[in-house]
Amino acid sequence: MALLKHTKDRGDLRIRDNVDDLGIELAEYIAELSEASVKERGVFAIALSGGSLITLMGKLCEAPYKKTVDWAKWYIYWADERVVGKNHVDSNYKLAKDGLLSKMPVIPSHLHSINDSLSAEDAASDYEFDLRQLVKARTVAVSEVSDCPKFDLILLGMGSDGHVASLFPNHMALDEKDEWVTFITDSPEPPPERITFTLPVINSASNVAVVVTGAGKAEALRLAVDDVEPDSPVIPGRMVDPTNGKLVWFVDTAAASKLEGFQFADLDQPFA
Ligand SMILES: O=C(O)[C@H](O)[C@@H](O)[C@H](O)[C@H](O)COP(=O)(O)O
Repeated sequence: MALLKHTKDRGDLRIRDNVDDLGIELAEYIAELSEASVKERGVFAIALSGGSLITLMGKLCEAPYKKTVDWAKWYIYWADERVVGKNHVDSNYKLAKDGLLSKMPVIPSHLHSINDSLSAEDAASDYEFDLRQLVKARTVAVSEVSDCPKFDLILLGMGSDGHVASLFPNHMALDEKDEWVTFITDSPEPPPERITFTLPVINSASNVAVVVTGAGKAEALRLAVDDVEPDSPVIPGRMVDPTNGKLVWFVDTAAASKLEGFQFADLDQPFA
């Protein structure tokens, strides 16, 4: 069963009562954006994250998408990456490659992963340099209001602490305004060294989708989306706020359970 909630200013919520249906919804959404972007710009520039998002995207490797999506036009970045070898079990590149990208006819040279032989700091600068080349060539579009890249789609997960990409609560990386890609060496979740897109890049995208599932994330989702008490903590998920883009939350009913009005909602109707 499906439920759609339009919030005042926190985007749309697409709510499903099980992750299988949520995966179907997510695959359809990504395929539609890919088609629109290829029609408009000739390419589709997408950024992935790690975590459960990758499993949820699995439907894209199946019919009809495997044959209907124009995979050769995809240019793939990572919104965040752990600074480990590409074959390391913690690598977001490996997670996406094994679970997804190896099953899709994407072009290997269109996969923009980090240089895993560098330090976190150098890997971040190197990744930003790589991204600047694609923005220069307009393979990745550019924001009308800043010089930031304007991805066609950035896909994020959100932790139960409210982190998105590798932007953790109260971390100074959240304040980064100049760099497109920054690094951290003290991630509260292992591994400690990571690189991450900064908020200006995330918020310059044409579309941002955040996938949130499970009861353990219900409070974080409430803090990210609902009209909350003024003294509530401002978690990173709340700071995702595309300036000229569209924000969509893909959530299951467990994660939605603390949203205002949700307990009275009819799963087949939009709710206020
Ligand atoms: O590299 C990372 O750690 C991820 O990009 C991270 O931001 C992830 O998306 C969230 O932690 C949610 O992960 P789950 O969906 O697995 O909880």
